[in-house]
Amino acid sequence: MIPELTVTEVRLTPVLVADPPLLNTQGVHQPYTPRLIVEVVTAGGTTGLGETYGDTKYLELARPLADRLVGRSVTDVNALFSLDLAVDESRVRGAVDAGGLRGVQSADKLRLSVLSAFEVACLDAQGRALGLPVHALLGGKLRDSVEYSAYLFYKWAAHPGADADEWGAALDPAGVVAQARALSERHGFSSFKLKGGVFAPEEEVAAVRALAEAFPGRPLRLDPNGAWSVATALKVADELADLLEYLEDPVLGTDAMAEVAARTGVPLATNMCVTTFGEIKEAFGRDAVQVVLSDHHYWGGLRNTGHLAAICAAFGVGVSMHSNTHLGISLAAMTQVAATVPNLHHACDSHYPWQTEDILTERVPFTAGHVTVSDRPGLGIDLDHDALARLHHRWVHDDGTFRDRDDSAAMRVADPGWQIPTVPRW
Ligand SMILES: O=C([O-])C(=O)C[C@H](O)[C@@H](O)C(=O)[O-]
Ligand SMILES: [Mg+2]
Repeated sequence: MIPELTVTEVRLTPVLVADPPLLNTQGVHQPYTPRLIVEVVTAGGTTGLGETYGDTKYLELARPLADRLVGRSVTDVNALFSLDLAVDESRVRGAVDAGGLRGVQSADKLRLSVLSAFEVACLDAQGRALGLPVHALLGGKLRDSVEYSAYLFYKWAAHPGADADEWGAALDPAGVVAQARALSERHGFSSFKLKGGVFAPEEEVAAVRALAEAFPGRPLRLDPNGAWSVATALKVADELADLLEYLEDPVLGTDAMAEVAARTGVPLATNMCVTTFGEIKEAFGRDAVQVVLSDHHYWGGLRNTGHLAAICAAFGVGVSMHSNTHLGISLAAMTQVAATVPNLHHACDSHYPWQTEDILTERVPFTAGHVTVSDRPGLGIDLDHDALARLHHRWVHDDGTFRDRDDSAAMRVADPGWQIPTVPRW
């Protein structure tokens, strides 16, 4: 073991990050969302960065993991994944939190979601110590930039009781098109994904048609997070067949996805039906999904993302990338791994344009809708310690309202009778 690469300290910093009132089928984003920042410090004085979900159940696992990492080498990543990390099953059993937008909830997925931040931090530390970018540690980049799509949301102009944000409301086709224009003017995006499952399907179909008219020929996606019945999904697929790059999780579960896939020519993408390695065999065997949205957080890191992409390639299934609210560490990590995936033929999702706050000294910029793949050591980013302290201070002083993401609770602030709708909703 190279002594300089030994982990001497792991710092865990939960933060609350400002989030706009973005609507989805479960409710609306809260004004602040929790994230966890992981810093892995080595004997040689290098610090690697990682980021993952910051809700209580992730923090509970991160603490024992951090303790067990001390004394190991940052190159010992495989061993990290074989650590016997006890997960409290009650944390995932019957869970209906915002994780419900990300498919099955299991103890293993929870464990992988925490491990991923440590894996990224260890790779960042290795890269910094060796003077190599993370993509080099993953076998080298295949492209110099990674394309992202504009992630469009129905949204309110403001959180209840707050002033309007810089984006304004988007509650109809004109609002969605205005939002798409604003995002594309700022960041140069040329493909668009609309988060659906919020309004009746006819309204969302009208919004996609309006986008097609405003941006002729551009790739468009619609994602109702499984809110539709098979019949509704087929109707929408039929109506939008000529306009959609793919339809994302129109229905819930492999059976329903397979049924829709068998009866439409529109490719089905998913970050709900296939979110673990265990779900691949059945879904691919039944041709239930044509594109998998990888996500290094819950698939268990950057190396697992590569394994997933290889399996997709073997089965002729496409690869794209899913995103939840995240900061620049995760965007840098997504970009590093995306650069190494040969069969990434779709623009990746990213919530990052919605995050006005970050904990980096410089934001990761989009240029013509792309993020340049950094060749600097590690992830190629630097932590702004003051910004981290500010967002952590907010977490410390929160009374618990925002420490666990709860889109339905946020919706109840405006609509006290709101409950997460049962699916299919339409
Ligand atoms: O299905 C998806 O693409 C997502 O789950 C992305 C996000 O979770 C999004 O729906 C959100 O945060 O409201
Ligand atoms: Mg989705």
